[in-house]
Amino acid sequence: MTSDKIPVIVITGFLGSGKTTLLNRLLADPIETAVIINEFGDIPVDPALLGRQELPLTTLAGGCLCCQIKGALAPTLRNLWMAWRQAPKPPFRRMLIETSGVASPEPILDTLLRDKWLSSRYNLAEIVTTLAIPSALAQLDRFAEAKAQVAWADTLLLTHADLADTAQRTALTARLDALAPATPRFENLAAYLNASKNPPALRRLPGPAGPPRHGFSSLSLQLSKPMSQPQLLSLLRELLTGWPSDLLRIKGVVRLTDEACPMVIQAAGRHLYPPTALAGKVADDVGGRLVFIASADPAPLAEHIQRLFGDSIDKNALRVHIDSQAP
Ligand SMILES: Nc1nc2c(ncn2[C@@H]2O[C@H](COP(=O)(O)OP(=O)(O)OP(=O)(O)O)[C@@H](O)[C@H]2O)c(=O)[nH]1
Repeated sequence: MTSDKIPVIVITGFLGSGKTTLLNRLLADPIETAVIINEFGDIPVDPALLGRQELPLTTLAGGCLCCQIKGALAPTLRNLWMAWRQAPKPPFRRMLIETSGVASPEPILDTLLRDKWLSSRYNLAEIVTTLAIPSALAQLDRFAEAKAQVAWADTLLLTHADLADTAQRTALTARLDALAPATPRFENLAAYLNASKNPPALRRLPGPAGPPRHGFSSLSLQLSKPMSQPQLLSLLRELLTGWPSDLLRIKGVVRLTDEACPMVIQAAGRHLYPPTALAGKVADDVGGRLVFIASADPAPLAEHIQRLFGDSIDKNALRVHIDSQAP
């Protein structure tokens, strides 16, 4: 059975730290790969951002793999393995799991390592944690999940070096030296991809801790009609300014009146990225969709969003998801 085991790479890291970017880069390798993407928001966005679409892809949305939808991981892995066994030509030789940005990885390890059926068929090869240099230190100070992602990592991948200054680099290095002194660290994606890595031989089983306690919420919406780019960006900037520490992430795929292609919207760590075209793809909803992830009670944020967007929001598709284990 050992030679049949499918290697699993878990990609974790805080909101907006570069997990999907890494996933896309790994998918550029000519290795047949199955992908499981976990999104905290109710309306998934990441699958639309994948450069490769013709792969076994499962999206588990509306919570974290470490708590609300932990139970979904084992059956998903089982079903994929059965399909793999029954296919005339195995459709994949590697499994990549992207966790949500607010997930603690240990319950995922627990599923992969303790479930006898799964652990005899899948080999947990690596947990790679992405950390955006400009925002990682504040996230490590504030969120237990960010610390857990570092603590369980086999590899730390630093990202957003181009947006970081020397002070941010030095402070993060000192923090990681204290938190995870022995964990290999890569300064950028290219260095990570170039490194020849051996999967860790020995792996500790997580302790029997209960599900993690989060305090996150998400708000997912569909736009009922396309907006103009300046109009949308101005609304998003107003939200980022109005909620400087509670609004952790915005992402989405939207239709804009002044663009022919659907456009990808990204904001993380208060930074709003310029929208990028999702060339060759057709948005499956009229105006597109946006997901907001916050660390606070989402009601005032939802009210603010509704007020700002007015009738551009499809009210029937507005979903607020509050972490049920919030303290
Ligand atoms: N400038 C810069 N932008 C980056 C870098 N890595 C990723 N990004 C951008 O940062 C934004 C967030 O990246 P993602 O890969 O979607 O982050 P993520 O961790 O998957 O986000 P969530 O799934 O929402 O937690 C996107 O706009 C990326 O293009 C980097 O090294 N430098």
